[in-house]
Amino acid sequence: MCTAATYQTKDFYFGRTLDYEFSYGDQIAITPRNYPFSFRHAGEMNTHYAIIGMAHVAGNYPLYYDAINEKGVGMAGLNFVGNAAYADVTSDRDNIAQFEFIPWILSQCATLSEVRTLLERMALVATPFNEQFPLAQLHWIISDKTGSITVESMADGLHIYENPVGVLTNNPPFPQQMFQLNNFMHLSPKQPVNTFSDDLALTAYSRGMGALGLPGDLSSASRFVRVAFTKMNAFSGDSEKESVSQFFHILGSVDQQRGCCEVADGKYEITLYTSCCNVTKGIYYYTTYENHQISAVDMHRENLDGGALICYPVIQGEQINYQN
Ligand SMILES: C[C@H](CCC(=O)NCCS(=O)(=O)O)[C@H]1CC[C@H]2[C@@H]3CC[C@@H]4C[C@H](O)CC[C@]4(C)[C@H]3C[C@H](O)[C@]12C
Repeated sequence: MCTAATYQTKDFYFGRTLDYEFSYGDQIAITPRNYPFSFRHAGEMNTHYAIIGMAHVAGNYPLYYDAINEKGVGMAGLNFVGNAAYADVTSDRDNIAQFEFIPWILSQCATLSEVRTLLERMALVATPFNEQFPLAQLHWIISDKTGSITVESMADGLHIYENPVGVLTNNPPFPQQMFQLNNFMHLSPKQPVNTFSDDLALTAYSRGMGALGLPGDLSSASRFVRVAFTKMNAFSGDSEKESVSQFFHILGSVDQQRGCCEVADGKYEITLYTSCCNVTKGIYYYTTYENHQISAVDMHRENLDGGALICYPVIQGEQINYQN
């Protein structure tokens, strides 16, 4: 499972949790402006916007899971197993292989409105990266400070949905996730009052009862509601530290602890990493399951006019601050 969310304070933030039972081997990868992209069906692109994100780098190619560009657009791929279906190559579209989708959008779109325009003539096609990587079944959230959209390529075509809540998890398809929120419209961060019956002396005997009924389990549908409630009600100061801290707390609401989600005998899905990008400033913050200290890579500390990928390893292992 995975969860993605956006958050706006003074700056715009975008990030995700990546939940799985093993890691593909990830790095924080910066693609500078002159790294040549060679799209399988859409030609060469020798210069473009710079990108930073989490990727598996294979044969010098950044297979991004989530990333942002220098202009303020963020994008993440999340599992959409059983529902994702990719198209065949046709001559009347920009045919973009599923693994090229993040580079295709982030390399040339400065705003969400440019993304919408580009998507009008795009098809996501089933060309695999190589035999080693079977096609991942994904759907995507794409955001800038003005809003978010969800992109789902299914057997009946490419769906582009407005995403007014700015979160995404996994199955079911996005319209069902949004519809389900109707069932929780009575939840509130405020204390409830007794509307059950005037004849009963019911009281709010504990704090936090306004959200009683918010689902607590790890299913994708439950995480969608939980992170939506948390994000929509989240409140923080707008400094960088307060915003980043609050963002990790929002995604902390859907954190997966080892042992609670068994996917095979003795195999557990966990939150491998959590990311928080300051999209405005081009900074990629992250924590991992084994490292709660926030680490960061700032794209603007690199020469973004280069032509070679710049990669940083994911720092693992708890960093404990002993006080004596
Ligand atoms: C496993 C992850 C999703 C985690 C998730 O959502 N778990 C929920 C389970 S559940 O749905 O709730 O049951 C996804 C998210 C992004 C993916 C990579 C995208 C680039 C590339 C695309 C190629 O085609 C295949 C290899 C490739 C490296 C991909 C590997 C893997 O697929 C990644 C890491």
